[in-house]
Amino acid sequence: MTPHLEARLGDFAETVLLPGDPLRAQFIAESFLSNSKQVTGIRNMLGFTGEFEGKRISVMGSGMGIPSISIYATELINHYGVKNLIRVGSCGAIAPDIQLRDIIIGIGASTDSGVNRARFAGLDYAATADYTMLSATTKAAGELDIPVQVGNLFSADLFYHPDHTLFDTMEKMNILAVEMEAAGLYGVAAEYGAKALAICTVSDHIRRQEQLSPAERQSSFSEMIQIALRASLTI
Ligand SMILES: O=P(O)(O)O[C@H]1O[C@H](CO)[C@@H](O)[C@H]1O
Ligand SMILES: O=c1cc[nH]c(=O)[nH]1
Repeated sequence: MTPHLEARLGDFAETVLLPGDPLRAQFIAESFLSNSKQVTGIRNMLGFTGEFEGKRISVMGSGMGIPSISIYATELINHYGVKNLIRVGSCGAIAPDIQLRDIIIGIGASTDSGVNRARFAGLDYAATADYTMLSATTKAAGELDIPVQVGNLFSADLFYHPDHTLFDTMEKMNILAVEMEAAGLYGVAAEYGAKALAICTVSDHIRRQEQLSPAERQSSFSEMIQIALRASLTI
C-alpha cells in the first residue's frame, strides 16, 4: 500500500488510463474491459484492472488538478511499477478551429503551475508527451477513422481564472485547449522514467461559450477511450 492506493503489488497493469473522474474510471472498466476488478478505492478514487483484447490494462481516477494527479502518478510509477500513463480527460477549447467533441492529443503542455520549475532547478521545462505513445495513438485513431488534433495544451491551476485576457494570449500562442493535469503528468513521468500522454475531448469552448450536454459527453468520451485502448495494445 501507499498513502493513497490500497492495491497489492502486481494489481496494476503496466499501462494505466487516468480520467480525472473516478466514476469515468468505473464506466471505462465496466464498458470496455473484460474480467475487471476494483483494485483501489481510498477516498473513492476508484481504480480497476481488467483486459482489453487480451492485454492487461488498468484505469483509475486521477482527481482534478496537478497536485492530485501528481500524487497518483508518482505512487503508480514508483510503488507499482507502472510504465505507461494515459490521461483521458476533458478540456475547454481555445483555438477557433476546434469544435465541441474534437479529440486533442497534447504533444506538449504549457502551464501556470510551478511544479516543473520545482523539479527542474527553477528553469522552464518543456513538458512533452512520450513520442512512441503519441505515434501509437495517432495511428490507432487513424485505424478507427476518428479524427484527432495534436498540439499544445494549457494545464491551468485555476478552473475559474480571474484574468480572462490570458485566453487571448493562449489563442495567440496557438494553445488548442485548457485542462488541468497534463503538464504535471508529463513532469512526473520524466522525473521517474515513465511514459505519459494526455488525450482530451473538448467538452466546452471557452471562447464561444459552448458546451456539450451530458449525453454528448458520454458518447464523445467513448471515442477517446477506444483510441487510448487501441494504442495501449502497441506501447
Ligand atoms: O474531465 P477531467 O479529466 O477531470 O479533466 C478536466 O475536468 C476537470 C475540471 O472540470 C479538470 O480535471 C480538467 O482537467
Ligand atoms: O479544465 C478545464 C476542462 C474543461 N473546460 C475548461 O474550461 N477547463
